Amino acid sequence: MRLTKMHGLGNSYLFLDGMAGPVPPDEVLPELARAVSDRNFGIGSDGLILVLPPRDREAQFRMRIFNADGSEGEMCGNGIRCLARLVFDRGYTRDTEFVVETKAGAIRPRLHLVDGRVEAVTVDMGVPRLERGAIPMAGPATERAVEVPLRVATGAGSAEEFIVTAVSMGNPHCVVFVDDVDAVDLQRLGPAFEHHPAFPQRVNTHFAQVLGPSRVRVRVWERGSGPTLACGTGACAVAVAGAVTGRTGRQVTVELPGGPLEIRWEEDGHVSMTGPAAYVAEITYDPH
Ligand SMILES: N[C@@H](CCC[C@H](N)C(=O)O)C(=O)O
Repeated sequence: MRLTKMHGLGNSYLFLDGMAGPVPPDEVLPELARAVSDRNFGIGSDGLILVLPPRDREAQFRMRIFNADGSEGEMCGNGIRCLARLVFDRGYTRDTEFVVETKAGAIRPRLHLVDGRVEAVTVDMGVPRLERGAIPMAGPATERAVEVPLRVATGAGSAEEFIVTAVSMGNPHCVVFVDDVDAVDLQRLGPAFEHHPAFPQRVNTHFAQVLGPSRVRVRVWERGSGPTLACGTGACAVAVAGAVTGRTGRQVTVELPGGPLEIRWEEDGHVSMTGPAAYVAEITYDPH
């Protein structure tokens, strides 16, 4: 099986090209994702992404993303930038703007070319929804405070209360603003948030330290993949949470461990994300 390893700011995925030929059946995909993502017994990645022909007539491509634990996510911001570069480089489109069908709806990447090479990708990530944990709020995100207290079991019978903002970018995110992001015990808190009963679909969690009205530092615990160097949908969720709580403006550089993403919450309610997409390797996966 041919796989392409790519990353967006160190958030790495193995891409299976379903434009070039058939892909394995649905029932084997979770196990395939777990196997290839394994950093010791597999290739090593944060998950597996399938590049597929669209089902929807409006779209040119379809993306499916599986986390490292085999669970399927609705969307992947870093992954879709990589997918956009890959389909262009393989000649599946000559357009620099196109529509990708995802489980979070139609997503629109736009390529930035320099001398014919994809240098960066801006993605219209759609309209966020503010939520209160398991209880979605009606209507699109609005400019009002949506911070809610959340009691989180932090081990050995103890619990701590955090003030959180839950944002859906098609996939679920929980944003926690902190004074010092380096002081956060991600290994302990990440799983406690991910499996909190307030989030029956589990959740991606982002600890965010505001450095200024247009700069935020973030550490990420991803649903199904654990700590990652960056999360594109998460960076959008952080920017939305920053803006609705009055901590930031609507244009924010989100500094992740793997590097920065530029996020803008447009006046029309859509969130745009700009960042890089890089190749790592072409791989023949042949376990035996
Ligand atoms: N890394 C991604 C998000 C991948 C899916 C996520 N773990 C989920 O289950 O929702 C990104 O860049 O957005």
